Amino acid sequence: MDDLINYYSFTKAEWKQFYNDIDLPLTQSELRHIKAFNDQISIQDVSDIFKPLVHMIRLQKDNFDKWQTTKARFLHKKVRTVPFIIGISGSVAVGKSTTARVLEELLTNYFTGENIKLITTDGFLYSNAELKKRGLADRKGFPESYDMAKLIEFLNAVKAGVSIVQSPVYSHQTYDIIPNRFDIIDRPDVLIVEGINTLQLPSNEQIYISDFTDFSIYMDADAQLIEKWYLDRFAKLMDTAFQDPHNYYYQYAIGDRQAAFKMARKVWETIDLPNLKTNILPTRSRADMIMHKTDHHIIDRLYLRKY
Ligand SMILES: Nc1ncnc2c1ncn2[C@@H]1O[C@H](COP(=O)(O)OP(=O)(O)OP(=O)(O)O)[C@@H](O)[C@H]1O
Ligand SMILES: CC(C)(CO)[C@@H](O)C(=O)NCCC(=O)O
Repeated sequence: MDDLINYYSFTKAEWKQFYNDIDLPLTQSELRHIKAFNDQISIQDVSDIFKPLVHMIRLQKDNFDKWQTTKARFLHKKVRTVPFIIGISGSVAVGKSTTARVLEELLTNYFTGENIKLITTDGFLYSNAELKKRGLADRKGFPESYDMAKLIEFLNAVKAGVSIVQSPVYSHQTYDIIPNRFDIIDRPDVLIVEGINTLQLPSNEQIYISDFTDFSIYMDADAQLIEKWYLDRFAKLMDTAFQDPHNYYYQYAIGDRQAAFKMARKVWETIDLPNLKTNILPTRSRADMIMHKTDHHIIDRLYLRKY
């Protein structure tokens, strides 16, 4: 990693120095919200990593807004707010959605009066029926399992300032797209887009997802550690969400525990790990920032693109 010539590399101790002059306290309500969706998360990490990050994104967004205004005036176009889009990428189970929610929470609090929205690209997966038809039932998460054209159309509409844009919804409960259910995105100031494919290049498109993102983060960790997190999460879900008779994994939750874990390990080894190696990890060097995590999800190193 250190051989990437176009990145600055920082330890956490170095990174947190960049914003230690002005205090940005975490409010009690922020702490409560963060702990409510993940009680394992290190609040020290949130403070050390995310305070400088939020400040840096503020500076970048201010520049972005100024340039959008200057460009509109130059082109004799109406000045309008153009949404700033943040992409978060990385392996299945590396912690993208947790990071995205922390960022959403902090931006909502510190970008006063601005509308911050979060979506996941899971909603742009083809339905299970369609995946089956295409022979992709065991390739969920691979580039070809997403309707990339639809995702790009969505991002283009959001950027263009369309007032009501629909983002389809995926359910981990049913393990499928929920028919006719959408999140409504209505001209946000910041849109966070979280998903394994946010840095990927669709093979049959002229345009890339990254053409629409203004800042991108890749969550990085050793594959063996991610497998552990995948299985830890599976264990937790076996005792909670999977206990619901409507859950896709209900039969496993009430059946033999060893058989369930054997199945989960197989899914990791035959789907998510190959996808990480072939399609996700190769996109790491396109990110503006790489966050490297170690044991217990602690972020130990950050890489920031120089140019
Ligand atoms: N900072 C953190 N501290 C403690 N646990 C974490 C942290 N980040 C993620 N986790 C845990 O790791 C597991 C994976 O995290 P998460 O669900 O956010 O990953 P993801 O990359 O969004 O996964 P997927 O692609 O499957 O949606 C979860 O059990 C989550 O609770
Ligand atoms: C929906 C995705 C692709 C990404 O979040 C992932 O969670 C997934 O379902 N992967 C397929 C294999 C598995 O069940 O882990």
